[in-house]
Amino acid sequence: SAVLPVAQRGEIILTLKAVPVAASEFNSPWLEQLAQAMQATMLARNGVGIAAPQVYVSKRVIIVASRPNPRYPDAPDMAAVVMVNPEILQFSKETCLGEEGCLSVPDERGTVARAQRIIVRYFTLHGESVEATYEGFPARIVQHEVDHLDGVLFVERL
Ligand SMILES: O=C(O)C[C@@H](Cc1ccccc1)[C@H](O)SCc1ccccc1
Ligand SMILES: [Zn+2]
Repeated sequence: SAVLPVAQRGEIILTLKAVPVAASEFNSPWLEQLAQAMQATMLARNGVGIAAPQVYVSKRVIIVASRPNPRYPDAPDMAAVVMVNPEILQFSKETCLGEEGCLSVPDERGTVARAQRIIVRYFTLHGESVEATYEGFPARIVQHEVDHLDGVLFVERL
C-alpha cells in the first residue's frame, strides 16, 4: 500500500500531542488503511517502528517491529505490532543506554537512556485491550514511539 511522506524535525506536527483514536474508529477501513500505510512506510525506510504523527496523522497509533540490525544484532525478530492508544503503565527503575535514530531526524544517532522494562496497555485495530511487558530493544522502540505521540523527539533526550 502507499508509502507516505515522513515529517521531518522542525515540522509542527511532530511537536503536537496526538489525540486518542475514538471508539467509533475501531474496525473501520480508515484505521486499517492508516496502519497499512504506516507499515509500508516504516518498511520502505527500514524502520523498526513508526508513529502516526510521522506520516502527518496526529492520532495515537504506533507500530513496533523489532528485528536484528547492525546496532542491535541480538534484537528479537518480532512480528509488527500495531498499538492504538498505547499507555505505558509502568517503567522499570532500571534504565539502559542505547543508540537511537529516527525516521524524522535523518543522519543523526544518539545514545538515549530508556527504562529496561515497561508494561504497556494498548488496543488492537479491533478494539481489544491488551497489556504486555516489553524489555530491552522492543521496550526502547515502544518508548521512542510513544514519545512521538507526545511530541517528543529522541534528540531532546540526549
Ligand atoms: O523514527 C522512528 O520512530 C523509527 C525509528 C525507531 C527506533 C526506535 C528506537 C531505537 C532505534 C530506532 C527508526 O527505526 S530509526 C532506524 C533504526 C533502526 C534500527 C536501529 C537504529 C535505528
Ligand atoms: Zn522516531
